[in-house]
Amino acid sequence: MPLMRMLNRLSGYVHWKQGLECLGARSQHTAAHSSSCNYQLLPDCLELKYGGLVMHFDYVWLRDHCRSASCYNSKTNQRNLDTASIDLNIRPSKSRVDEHNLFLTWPDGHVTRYNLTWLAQNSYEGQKKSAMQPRILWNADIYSSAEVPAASWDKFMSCDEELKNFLNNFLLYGIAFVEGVPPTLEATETATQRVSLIRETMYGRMWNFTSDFSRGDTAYTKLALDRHTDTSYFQEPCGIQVFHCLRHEGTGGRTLLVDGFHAADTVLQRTPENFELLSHVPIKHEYVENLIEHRNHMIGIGPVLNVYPWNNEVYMIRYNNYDRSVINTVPHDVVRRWYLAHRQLSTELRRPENELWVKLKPGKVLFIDNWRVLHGRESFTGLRQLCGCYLTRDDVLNTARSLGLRA
Ligand SMILES: C[N+](C)(C)CCCC[C@H](N)C(=O)O
Ligand SMILES: O=C(O)CCC(=O)C(=O)O
Ligand SMILES: [Fe+2]
Repeated sequence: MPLMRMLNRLSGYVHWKQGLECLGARSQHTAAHSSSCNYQLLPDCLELKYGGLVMHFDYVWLRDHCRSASCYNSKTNQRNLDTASIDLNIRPSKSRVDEHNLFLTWPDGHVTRYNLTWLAQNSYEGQKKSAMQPRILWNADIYSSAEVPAASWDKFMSCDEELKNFLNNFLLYGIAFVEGVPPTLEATETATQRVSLIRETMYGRMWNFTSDFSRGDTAYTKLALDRHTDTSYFQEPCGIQVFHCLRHEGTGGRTLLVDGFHAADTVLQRTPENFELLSHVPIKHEYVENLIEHRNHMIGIGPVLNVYPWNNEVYMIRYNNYDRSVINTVPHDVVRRWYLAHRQLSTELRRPENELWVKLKPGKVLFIDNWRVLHGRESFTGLRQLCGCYLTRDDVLNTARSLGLRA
């Protein structure tokens, strides 16, 4: 739920006025209130009650976040104030509120005005309650019944609204399709560049691969591939993967998609201690390629689940059992518990109801959030040619934000 809607809803239930009167009577500290808010200067922080939230702000934080013209350049959105020169024992000498703002006067006479809504949105307590990224966690049923429309190539290339809808779906579900794309590498590249910069890797910029074992990896065979995320062996795994099947004359070769965040959420709800292990135990992934043409050695270290510590929201899953390397970063008893946690997550990822199977066809380009949705493939026969690329996550999110989406 968006924060402001949540605040509005909560504020209906709380009788601040009552709370205020007791507060004023008992408090030793400076306390004050206006119709919609009240606050008090506690010894180590300012406590603010506003819009149904009780928030605490450190005094150095408050001084550091002054948005006055001398402290902050609103043309560049950059801080001017030298944070390291703030007295770490600073406290305001005067304070007051009006309907929308809190005003603090600092010992040197400088006045800071804080918009109350801004404070609520930027408080720790507010962040704790709101998701960084609104998402719809899915299994095969949920995704299919949502009937998420694919973008159509012409509109996608010419109309910002179509791009915005496409990105909105991508942000909500972690996958999105563009249909009617000419079945060429060039058109695929054009489509991806509408969204983001391409992230070049040791596989190249745009790749076009088949089962010729031209690289030392199972992807370049006809074998089935179990669900996984790619480039788990990078310190920062690639954010988005794009697939376009240009040709397949044969059988099998369907693509498997699984929402990793849905599986992680089930683990969190049922067995929080397993979620804790998966989000804290550092795991190594490694890519060692020893061909005459290609020699590569990549190592990426990080937990299976990367979470924001303030709200336990998962922002990246790194799951690739093929490329997972030796575990030597934790003692044996933790290893044992980690395997248990890994088993539970794998069980969730493998539930047939969580599997979305699609057959990629020429013309249909698939964008996968490689930090969230796992992919795999069925074994196949015949000639199968897949092209695509990786995208820079920052640039995808940047495009989404520039179109007014929350990302
Ligand atoms: C997509 N492309 C064929 C270029 C690369 C495949 C990389 C495969 C690797 N095992 C991984 O999961 O990262
Ligand atoms: O062949 C496929 O469908 C996908 C193979 C794969 O996992 C990859 O290229 O990353
Ligand atoms: Fe892959």
